Amino acid sequence: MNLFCLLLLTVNYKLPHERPRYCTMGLFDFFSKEKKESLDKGLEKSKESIFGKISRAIVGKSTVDEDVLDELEDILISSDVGVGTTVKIIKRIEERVARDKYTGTSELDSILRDEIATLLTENKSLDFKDSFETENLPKPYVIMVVGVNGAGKTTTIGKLAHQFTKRGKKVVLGAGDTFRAAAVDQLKTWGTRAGVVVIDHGMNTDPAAVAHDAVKKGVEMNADVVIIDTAGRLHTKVNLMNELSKIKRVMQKFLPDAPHEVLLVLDGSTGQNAVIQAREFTKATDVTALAITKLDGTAKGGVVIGISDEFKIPVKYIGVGEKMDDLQVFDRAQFVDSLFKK
Ligand SMILES: Nc1nc2c(ncn2[C@@H]2O[C@H](COP(=O)(O)OP(=O)(O)OP(=O)(O)O)[C@@H](O)[C@H]2O)c(=O)[nH]1
Repeated sequence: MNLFCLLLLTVNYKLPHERPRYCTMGLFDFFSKEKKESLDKGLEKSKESIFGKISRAIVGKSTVDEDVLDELEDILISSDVGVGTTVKIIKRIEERVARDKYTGTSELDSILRDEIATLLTENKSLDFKDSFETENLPKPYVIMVVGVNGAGKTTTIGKLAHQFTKRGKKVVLGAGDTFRAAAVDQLKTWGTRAGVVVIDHGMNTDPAAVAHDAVKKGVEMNADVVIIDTAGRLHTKVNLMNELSKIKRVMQKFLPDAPHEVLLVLDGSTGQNAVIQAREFTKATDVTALAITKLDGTAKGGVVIGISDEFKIPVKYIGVGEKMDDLQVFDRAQFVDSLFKK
């Protein structure tokens, strides 16, 4: 970032929240550098685990042969990439190696990175605009957040509220997880931190009524975004389906096209368990976007690759820490780069 941009950043307190009119490039370079550093740091454990296993697998081998590919297959599966996606990746590498029989093992890292990046970026149905920009979205844009208890739903909602308000957007939160003790209070704490309105009816009340009132408040306040928390009970698929459809039905009485987004929050540190939950929730409701949390502090970051490949639903956000700013808009190419670049 040049000195002129730095000066502007210092003198205009609004700049961190608003897109500056001048030297946009410099300022955004600065933000994306920070984002990349936090992503690199968040994925450290996953990366160490994958590269540690790859280095051990190629000891004493100079070319990528069938044995190396078999080992690589095991490594990717044990790194939570998932069987189906691993098979696709290995097939791609096999084809590449077949073209050049003497591919050196030292090139394996970069081949792996290229092939995974190509696999993920080829699927254009996973593309989406910067999810914190609301200009072209319905107003208020209603996000219903679903996921099992402890996946990081409430924290993700708090982080989202913070990211939106940082960009000058008006946000309303609905404390619809009326089942778990402390969930309402936790959401209120996040709401206060982010400086947004929180609609709550207390514990053991009807979540659909909370959703209705939050949407109503959002319309009255001319809010940009309304985010509704829900209880994460996966007791039976039918109950979950009924509960979520009721919440939708009731908010639609006030805003017929709500919710505009159903965001499923998955705990990335649970690896394949997150994949199972994604399958269950996508059967129970129309999930339109995914947020994968707790990728810091786990070696299971590979799960994001499998999920991005298996579900034709975009991973929109990833959680790489507990702080307000540790929720990132998911960038597939950048993610693969952070995970597989030595
Ligand atoms: N390290 C780390 N911790 C996270 C992240 N996201 C959430 N957490 C932590 O995960 C724990 C559970 O998060 P909650 O937001 O309470 O989970 P929840 O899904 O709302 O849980 P319920 O309210 O029970 O449904 C909290 O201690 C959070 O601080 C993340 O990206 N990284």
